[in-house]
Amino acid sequence: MNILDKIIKNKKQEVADSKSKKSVEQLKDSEFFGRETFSLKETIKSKSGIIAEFKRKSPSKGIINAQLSALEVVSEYEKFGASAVSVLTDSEFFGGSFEDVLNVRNHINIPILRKDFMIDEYQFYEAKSIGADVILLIAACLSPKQVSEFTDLAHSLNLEVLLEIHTEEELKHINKNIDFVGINNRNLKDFKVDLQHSVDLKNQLPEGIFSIAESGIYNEDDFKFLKEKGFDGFLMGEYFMRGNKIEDFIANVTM
Ligand SMILES: O=C(O)c1ccccc1NCC(=O)[C@H](O)[C@H](O)COP(=O)(O)O
Repeated sequence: MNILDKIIKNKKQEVADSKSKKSVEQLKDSEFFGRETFSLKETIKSKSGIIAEFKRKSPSKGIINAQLSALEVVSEYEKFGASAVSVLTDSEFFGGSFEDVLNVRNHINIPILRKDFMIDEYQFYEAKSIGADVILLIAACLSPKQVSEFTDLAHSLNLEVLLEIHTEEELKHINKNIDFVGINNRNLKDFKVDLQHSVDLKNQLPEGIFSIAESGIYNEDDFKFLKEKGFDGFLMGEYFMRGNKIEDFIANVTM
């Protein structure tokens, strides 16, 4: 079984457990459910374009940084110009939690991407109830029909949608309602990173759609290369979670 299959198997069980503990109606009663959301479509252009991620570990890298507080990290991200923050809510494989999102929601005024593996409508109500603004759909885990239906559901909850693709085949998952297409530089089967592969795929995207380069951006040159190739946004986790300062990074890439 590959890593994505393992994650999805675990996620199905997790969602079933959550549903048995809290109904959608209860999620709708939460403090954040009715709040006005922040739009990444607005901040992607007005700020650095960086979606800076908080994650403690990952399947490809193991433990990255288990000590840091989500609030301290994302506050830095916001202060120094991130367009949005991405917060992992998967606990088993990434060491994240809903608490990480809940603890930061009232302290930052930029969009929060709930980073998880969305496979069930219930998770969209969950995302809304913890104060997320954007959700991720991963083409490798979903059919084009599911992507389309989940996009409509997300929009009905005022959540924006980032669709992640990695192969030419997955271009078929794009529909006209998607807000952003993320191209993962990392192959989730063997974890190899290939920026040129993403650029080649980007050239096949529909005209005018926001494009986000995801994963494996390890230095200023990687960022500058992808920006020069026309990407609008950049999802970066490990680089910042290992202690590299977003302040210095942004200063260097905008010089
Ligand atoms: O990164 C992994 O090991 C991974 C494995 C299986 C599914 C998803 C995975 N990563 C999720 C991500 O999207 C990254 O956390 C994100 O793009 C940031 O990547 P990086 O800057 O390389 O930390």
